[in-house]
Amino acid sequence: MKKAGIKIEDLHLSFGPTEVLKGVNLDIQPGEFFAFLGPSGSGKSTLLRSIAGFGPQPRGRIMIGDRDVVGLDPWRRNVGMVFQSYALWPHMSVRDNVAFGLRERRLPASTIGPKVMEGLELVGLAHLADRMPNQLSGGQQQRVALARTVVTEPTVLLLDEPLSNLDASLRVQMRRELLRLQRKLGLTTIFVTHDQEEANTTSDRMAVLDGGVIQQIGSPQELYDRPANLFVARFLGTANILEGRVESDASGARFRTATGDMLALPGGRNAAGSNIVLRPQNISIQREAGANALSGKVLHREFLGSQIRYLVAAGGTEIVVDQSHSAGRDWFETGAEVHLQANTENAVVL
Ligand SMILES: Nc1ncnc2c1ncn2[C@@H]1O[C@H](COP(=O)(O)OP(=O)(O)OP(=O)(O)O)[C@@H](O)[C@H]1O
Repeated sequence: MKKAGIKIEDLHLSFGPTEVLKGVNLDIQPGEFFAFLGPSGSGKSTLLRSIAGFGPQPRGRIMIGDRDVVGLDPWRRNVGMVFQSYALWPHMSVRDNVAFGLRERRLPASTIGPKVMEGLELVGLAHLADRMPNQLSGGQQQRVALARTVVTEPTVLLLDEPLSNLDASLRVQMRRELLRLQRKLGLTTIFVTHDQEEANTTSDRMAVLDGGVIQQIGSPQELYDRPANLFVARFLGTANILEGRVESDASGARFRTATGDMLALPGGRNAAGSNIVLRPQNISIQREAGANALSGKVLHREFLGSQIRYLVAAGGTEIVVDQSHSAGRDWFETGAEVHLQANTENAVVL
């Protein structure tokens, strides 16, 4: 199958007077699994649909391979799109649903038959070719929708929240299948989701959107470990954000919190900013005071099985701390005076 990269340059799109995409730039590599992640209304679907050729015409460039597709009709772009609602034809069998796009392209019947079976085999549904859509589970319907799209041999695959109609355990199974299929076909894929776990577990890289603006692009780990701003820090995982200021001198750099606690910033001499981001796993909770620790009081405690999650009032805010659980380990009661030892090795100052 042909692979194409996607390059987007300074893309603006408005619905009437409302600008929804405000200068998007993006470079997606051929064969990459790329996610658009962001809250509801951030512009993810609008951006995806503009690549497919749906919706108002944007300003800017959308290159698929070496072709600028802005202004081209959707069917001339050679993209395959799978929607949240599977949009299968209810009166057609699975086989006919998958054949639909090929018949529209006027391929000979002798080519269509084998291609349809190949597509159904790819998604593990060859044995259900003669079923009607209403005789399939949600996951099976979504697989048919995928097969129907990939048999048309698109150069890019666009997925708009394709798993959100499925229940939680099926979603996990389907996202693995989706990734396996994508790797097998090597298809450049964009996956729109508002679920960070879905984006983290599937994508090579992702773009986090807010307010029609890309906030950051990178691998899931890069975005989690090195968020570029407070929005990304908060949106990916749990972030404890303390306010204060960086102080540095010959002996090194420290972060002084609003409540006067001091946290060492190893290698942070040039850090600038008035917030420090600490992930829950980089804080440990203890009874004794110590260096690099914040004093606080336990507000709340939740038993999560492998971990105990504490909410602690400290450093002028409420801090989430995860303590790994093992039988017989000491618990801190609500109301207990505690100290939070911060591992600031990987802390991010923003
Ligand atoms: N047809 C339309 N007419 C007017 N405004 C629209 C239209 N479609 C989308 N919008 C607006 O554009 C903005 C972005 O919408 P979009 O659907 O792209 O967001 P999203 O990030 O995909 O959200 P969700 O996760 O809820 O689908 C929203 O403010 C939305 O109200």
